[in-house]
This record gives sequence, C-alpha cells and structure tokens, in this order.
Amino acid sequence: MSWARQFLIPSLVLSAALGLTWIVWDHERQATRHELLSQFDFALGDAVSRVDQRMATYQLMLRGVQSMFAATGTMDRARFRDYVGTLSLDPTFSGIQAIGIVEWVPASRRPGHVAEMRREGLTHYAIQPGGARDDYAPIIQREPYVGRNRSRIGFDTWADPARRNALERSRDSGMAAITGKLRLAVDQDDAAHPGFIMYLPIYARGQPQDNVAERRANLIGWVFASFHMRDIIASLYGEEPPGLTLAVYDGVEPSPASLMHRSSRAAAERQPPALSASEYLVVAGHDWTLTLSASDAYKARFGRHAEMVIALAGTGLSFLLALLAWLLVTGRGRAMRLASAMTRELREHEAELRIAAVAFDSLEPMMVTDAHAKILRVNSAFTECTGYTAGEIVGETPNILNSGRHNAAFFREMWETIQRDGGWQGEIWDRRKNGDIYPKWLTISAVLGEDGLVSHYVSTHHDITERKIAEDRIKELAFFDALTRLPNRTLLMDRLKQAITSSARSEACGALLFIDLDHFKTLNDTLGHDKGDLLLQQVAQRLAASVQENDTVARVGGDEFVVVLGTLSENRQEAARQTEALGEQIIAALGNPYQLDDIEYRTTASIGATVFRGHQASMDELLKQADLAMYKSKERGRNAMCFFDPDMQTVVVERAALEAGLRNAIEEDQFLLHYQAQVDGDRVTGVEALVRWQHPQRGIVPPAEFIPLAEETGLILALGNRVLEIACDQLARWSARPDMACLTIAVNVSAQQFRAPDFVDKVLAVIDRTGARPDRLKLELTESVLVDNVQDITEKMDALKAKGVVFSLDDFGIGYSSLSYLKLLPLDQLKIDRSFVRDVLVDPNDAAIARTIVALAQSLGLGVLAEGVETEAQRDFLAAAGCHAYQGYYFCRPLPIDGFEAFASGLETRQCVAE
Ligand SMILES: Nc1nc2c(ncn2[C@@H]2O[C@@H]3COP(=O)(O)O[C@H]4[C@@H](O)[C@H](n5cnc6c(=O)[nH]c(N)nc65)O[C@@H]4COP(=O)(O)O[C@H]3[C@H]2O)c(=O)[nH]1
Repeated sequence: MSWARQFLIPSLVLSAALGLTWIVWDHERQATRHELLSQFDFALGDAVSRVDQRMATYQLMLRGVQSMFAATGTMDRARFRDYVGTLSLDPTFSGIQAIGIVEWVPASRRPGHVAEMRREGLTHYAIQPGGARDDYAPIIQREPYVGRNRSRIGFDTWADPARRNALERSRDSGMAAITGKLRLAVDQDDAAHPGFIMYLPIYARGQPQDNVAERRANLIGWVFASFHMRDIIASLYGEEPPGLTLAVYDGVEPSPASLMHRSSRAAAERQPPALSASEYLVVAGHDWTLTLSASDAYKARFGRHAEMVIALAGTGLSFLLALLAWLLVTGRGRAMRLASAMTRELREHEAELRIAAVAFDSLEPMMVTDAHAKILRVNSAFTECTGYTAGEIVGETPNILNSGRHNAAFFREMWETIQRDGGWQGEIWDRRKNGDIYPKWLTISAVLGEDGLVSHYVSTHHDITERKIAEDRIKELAFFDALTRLPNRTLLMDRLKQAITSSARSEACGALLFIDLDHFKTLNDTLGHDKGDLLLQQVAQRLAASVQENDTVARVGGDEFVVVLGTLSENRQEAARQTEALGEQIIAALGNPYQLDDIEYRTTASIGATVFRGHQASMDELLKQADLAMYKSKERGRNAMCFFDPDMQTVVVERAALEAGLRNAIEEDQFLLHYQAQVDGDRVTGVEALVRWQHPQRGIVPPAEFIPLAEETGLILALGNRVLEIACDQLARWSARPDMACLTIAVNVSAQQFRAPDFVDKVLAVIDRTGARPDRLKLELTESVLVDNVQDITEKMDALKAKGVVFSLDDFGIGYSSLSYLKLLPLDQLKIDRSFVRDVLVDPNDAAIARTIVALAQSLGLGVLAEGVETEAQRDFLAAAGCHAYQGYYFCRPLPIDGFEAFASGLETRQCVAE
C-alpha cells in the first residue's frame, strides 16, 4: 500500500468525524444562540411590557385624579392632597417623582389666580417665570409635598416649550400626553437624572369636550405626574437584570442626547454588547425606544456549555477514529506486507529450490549425505565421473571412493575442519568404480538444521585430472629444458638445495660438476643448429646414463650442463676421488662418437667440479666454483676435469701422479713380492705373495695405496700378471730346493683379472714360461669374483684346476657368497677373513662365524685357513674350532723373499718337509 493510501483513509475518517463534530457543535451553538435570542427577546418584550403597563398604570392613576376633579368641577388642592396621600406614592418603588396640578390661567385670570393662591396659604406665590404672557399654566400643587416638591410652586409650565407641547396635546386630545426628555423643575442640579412629565387635562365639569375647540374652551387645568426614568425602571426591576442593560431613549433615535436612562452604564461603555435589540414604545402618544443589551455574562447564563464539550469530545473522538482507521489501514497494510514478504520468501525459496535443483543437476559432480555421512543423493555428473550408479552408491558412505592415498590423519584433520569451520575444501585422490585413481577438488559444506545441528553435508567433486595434466605440463615447461628434457636451472637450484640439505643432515659429501662441450659453437656454425640440437640431446642422454638415479643432470645454458652428485663419501678426499671417477667416466662417455643424422661427429667436454658438505657454501658459490674449475679445464687444453678446491685438486693430481707412477712402475718393474707364511699346525705349508711397490722416492708402498687405483684404471691386469710371473718364478726356483719345494704360493687375483677372457691362458702361459709347478700355485679369489656368470667362472676354474692349480676363496664371510656356489665351484680352501679372527675371542658373533666357516668347509670337504692370527689364544680358539691352518703375524709377518726364506729355514725343525 502506498504512503498516500496509508494516510488517505485516516484523513478521510478524521475529516468526516471533524465534520460531524462541527455539525453537532454548530447545531448546539445554533440552539444555544436560539435559546439566548429567545430569552433575550423575551427579556426585551418583558421590559417593554413592564414599562408599558407601568405607564398605563400611571395614566390610570392620573385619570383617577382627573375624575376626582371632574366630579368636583374644581381643582381643590386639599382634596387632591388627600387623594394622592391615599396612593402612598414612594418614588423608590412607584417611580413617580411627584404628582401635581397645573392650572390653566389665561392672562386675564392671572391676578385673581395669584390672589387666590395666596389666600390659600401660599403667601409668596407667584407665577414663574415672571412676565406677562398670554396664558399661564402654573403648577399649583405638587405631591407629596415634601422636599424639593415644595419648591417651584407657581412654575409656569406653559412657558416651557417642551411642557407646553405636551400640555397642548393633552388639552386638545383629552388624553394623557407626556413630554420628551427634560429636567424636572425640582431638579436644579445639572447632573440630575432625566425625567418626563405626563399630563392629563381637566375640563370644567359638565362642559362639552367633544372637539378641540370645546376642550380648549373648557379646560381648567391638568394633573400631572413627573418621573425620573431611572426610578421607573428601578421600580420595575428592583435590581438591575443580571447581564442585561436596558436603555430608554426619547424618540425613535437612540443617541446620547435622547438617552433617558441606562441601567449599568459603566458596563455598556466598557465593552460592546454581545446582543442588542431595540423596541419602540408609544406612551401617551409619545415615542420611546427601549434598547436591551446583553453582556457575555448574560450569554453565559443561557449558554448550555455543551459546545466546548462537543468540540473537545468530537475532536478527540475524531482523532481517535482517525488513529483507529490508520491502525486498521496500516494494520491491513502490515498484514499485506507480511503476506507479501511471506509470499516473496516463498517464491524466493521456490526459486532457490529450482536453482538448487538446477545446480544439483549441473555438470559439477555433487553428493548429499546425511549427518552420519550416509549418501542420500548424487547427481548425474557424479555418477558419470565415478562410474557408480545412484542405486549403487546411495546408502553407502564416501569411503567407497577412498583411494588409499591418504592416511587416517588426513581425514581426521578434514573432519576437524568441517566441525570447526562448517566446511572443508582441498585436493584429494579418489577411486572410480573401475579402480582408476584420480585427483579431485573436493568441497564439503555442512548444512545446519533449524536446531543449529548439522543435518546434511553437501559436497562437490571437481575432477581436476585435466588440470593436473596441465599443471604437470606447466611444471615441465617451468622446470625442464624443452630440447633435452633435462631439468633446467630452476629445478637444478631446487635439487641442489635438497642435496645441500641432505648433505648437512647425513654429513655425506656432495659434488657439483659443471660440464661445457668443447668447440660447440664451431659445430653450430658449421653444421647448423639442427645438428647442434641433436648433439645436445645425445649428450644429455649420455650424461643422464652416467649418473645414479638420485643424482641430477641439468642443462643450464646452450652447451652447459651441471651434474649434482648426492651421497658421496663423508671423507672429502674420498668424495673428490668419487667425483673425479665419475668425471672421467663422463669425459669418456662424451668422447665417444655421435651420429648426427648422417654425420659422425666427435667432441670432448671440459668439466669443473667442486665438492661440498652441508651449508659450507651457498648454491651460487658452488656454481661459481664449478664454473671457474671448468675454465681451468679449458685452459689446460680441454677434454679435462679440474677441481675448484686446491686440496682436492692436489688429491686428484696426486692420484693422477700415482696412476702415472703405477703405469711407470709396471713398465719399469718396480714391484716385488713379500711372502707371509701359511702354517698348518707347526708346519709351514706355503706363503701368500703380497705385492709391494718399490717406489723410487717413497720406498716400499703397501698394496692398499695402489691396488684400488690399479683396479680402477685397469692397471690391475698388468700388475696382476706381473705378480703372477714373480710368484711362479719363485715357485720354479723353490722347486729346485728340496726344503722349499713343498711350499705353495698363494697369489691374489682381482675380479677384473679373473673376468678377463684370456685369464686362463695367461696363467697357463706364465706357468709354462716360468716352469712353476701348477699344483704349488694357489689362486686366491675374492667373493666379488663369484657374482658374475657362474658358468664362465666354473669353466675358467676347471680349466686351471685341470692343470693342478689350487683355488682358495679369500676374505670368506664378508661378502655375499651363495652357498650353492661353494658346491658348484672347484674350490680347495676357504680363508676366514682376518676381521673375524681379530675379534674371535671378544665377539661371540665373530666366534660363531669362525666356527660356522670351519664347519662349512669341513662339510664341503674343503680346507680352511684363518688369516690374521695374531695371538696364541686366537690360534688355540681356531684349533679348538677345527681350523688348523693359519696365517698371521703370530707366525710370521710378510717378508721379502730373503727374510721369508730365512724364517722358513729357521723352522726346519718344524717339519717343513718337501714332497
Ligand atoms: N693386521 C694383520 N694383518 C695381517 C696379519 N697377517 C697378515 N696380514 C696382512 O693381511 C693381508 C693379507 O692379504 P689379503 O687378505 O690377501 O689382502 C691383500 C690383498 O687383498 C691385496 N694384495 C696384496 N698383494 C696383492 C696382489 O699381488 N694382487 C692383488 N690382486 N691383491 C694384492 O692387498 C691386501 C693387503 O695386503 P697387505 O697390505 O700385504 O696385507 C696383508 C698382510 O700383511 C695379521 O696377523 N694381522
């Protein structure tokens, strides 16, 4: 409802009620006024009537006097006095000031009249005013003859025009006549109240009076009554009528001059009258005007006082009605608004439901569960996405979608968030009905019921597989080099950071290699960028193939690559050696020919390396170090590797020097053998040949310092061959000596040596060339040999065994020997590694291992020899365990041939018996 309508009806009601109030009020006002006017008119009529009646009474009274004189024919003053005396005139009440007799005295009778009056006792009687006139009409008597009435006897009324007029009219008409307003003769005071006189003629008795002439002729005098109008009115009303002012005017024109009397003058002059009306009155042929004025006090007397009540009550009721109407109207309006709001809410709710229905059936998979996570509803997008039909999944819990990728803590945290925040969203992996696991963006919202408790959960399951793929693609673009698919600089920095962190945690060293292809620009310039790209791709493949899975190869520039090595040795120098080994491997790999389409191409690379441990250097510093080292390699003629760290460089240099020296030593035959006795019981049964490098500057160098390098560099083949030659040569020499001919010489054979295809041939060749007895030659293999092709090993061993060569398995117990090998291989002896022997008395495990090896050897029909025996107690333990062959410092240290032979000859008594 509009604002206008809201107030229109109440306004109309108010107007109508006020209108009705006005009508009632006006009616009441009119009635009041009507009553007032009626009362006022009545009062005026009453006043007129009273005056009129009073004046008629006066007239009647005068007629009585007239009649008396008519009866007597004379105007006897004494009788008149008696008569008036009977009237008991009181001016206060009767209104008559005086009543008297005027005698008609023509001039001719004047002297006689005066004389007669004087005779009657009025000694000073004279007609006043004096002077000679045609006629006289002097007052000869005035009753009551007291006070001022005693004066002015003889006053000639004929001489006063006003009186004369009335006298003439009275004489001629025979009727009463009154004067106009005048001052009575007795009133000498100017402030005297106005008065008037009523005359009635007295004719001579028995004379005709039928016409004016007869009446004039027979006139003898008049009776009169004088009045003060004030006294008349006072006698009529006593007190002044309350609220009313009566004024009597002489004539028909009310004016101050004609005013004869006004009751309550002061009131009339103070304020204008509320009501005023005049009435004409003819008294004795003379006009008077009576004007009656009513004051507000008079009005109040007649007012019914209901107007104000009606006005107030009506107005109040009107406003009350208007208010009621407004309440009704607005109440309806409010009801309408409420209904409208409810309708709107209902429509909105319906719209929301429609929207929800449409939304629910949108392309976004959705699920609704109850408060206990039981699935109530899923939309078609959901069934399409998961592969479950609504029938299959309704009634289940969302756990049916669990992929197993998230642990219990994940779901616990999810539900805690839902309970706390009313919802959860995040990435989650779910399983489709067909088993596919896929990523989705899950949004769960708790729906609260009217009681504030969760009634449902609504979830949307947005499949983000495509997004993931896109993200992966973006990630690939962001973190990988498009040409080589290797990590780019960004990812490199991340991996390097991880490697540094890991190094700090494990204390293992890591290394950074900066690799730059030599003369790559020339390739690009000459063969074109296509070929350059092909080369880079192949280089990337070779680098990736050169490193471990946990290491990183990245392309950081056109022809620049970086390799991050992770877990190296905790020893920096060892780590440097590992790094250098990998670097050499890379240089070798990159040095192999490339096939660039139809072109075979060769190139080299320069490598700079730096070793790090923990956070000793920042990533940028490491890259700079490797870069600087790489330039050092370039300066050194390319196709080389340099370390940034001078110490490491020293290590590498030394290693290089060692390698060079080793090569030289082989060429210059700087190796010799020391021999350590092997005893059985008290009898020396043989020796183990242990190589020594007779270094020109350093003197005797132990094998631990050069055997590993010899193995890495492949020099072990030449070295091993040389050792074999020396040993066989010695065997040949001993074979000529009966005291030594029984001794065997055990020679260490490295895995690399044994794997060499020509190993058997070379051994047999040495035996042939030296003339050694093959059955005095014992080849000590390590367990690392046995991990290779068993058939190849067996064939080689069988071939040598066929010639009489003996085999011993060295360092037994520390490797990963398969017991089945022991059965298959033609072994003669197991050697208990000295690491077990060392602690055999203190470590029960080592003791148990030693016993086991002895028992194993016995069960396989093999000999067993314990090496590293340093004490008698160790020897006794081993003997008690069943091992009777020993090697160790307890018996003999490795000695040069002279020393050993001296040692051996000293044991003659120990039954070193030649066969
Ligand atoms: N602590 C202690 N050590 C004892 C005791 N008795 C002997 N040894 C040491 O134990 C090593 C035994 O040689 P291995 O186990 O074959 O271990 C050899 C062997 O693996 C290798 N080696 C030595 N000569 C050659 C060789 O000609 N060719 C190959 N391939 N390796 C060799 O070098 C290793 C070390 O040789 P060496 O330094 O001569 O060290 C020798 C020897 O001096 C003892 O009671 N206590």
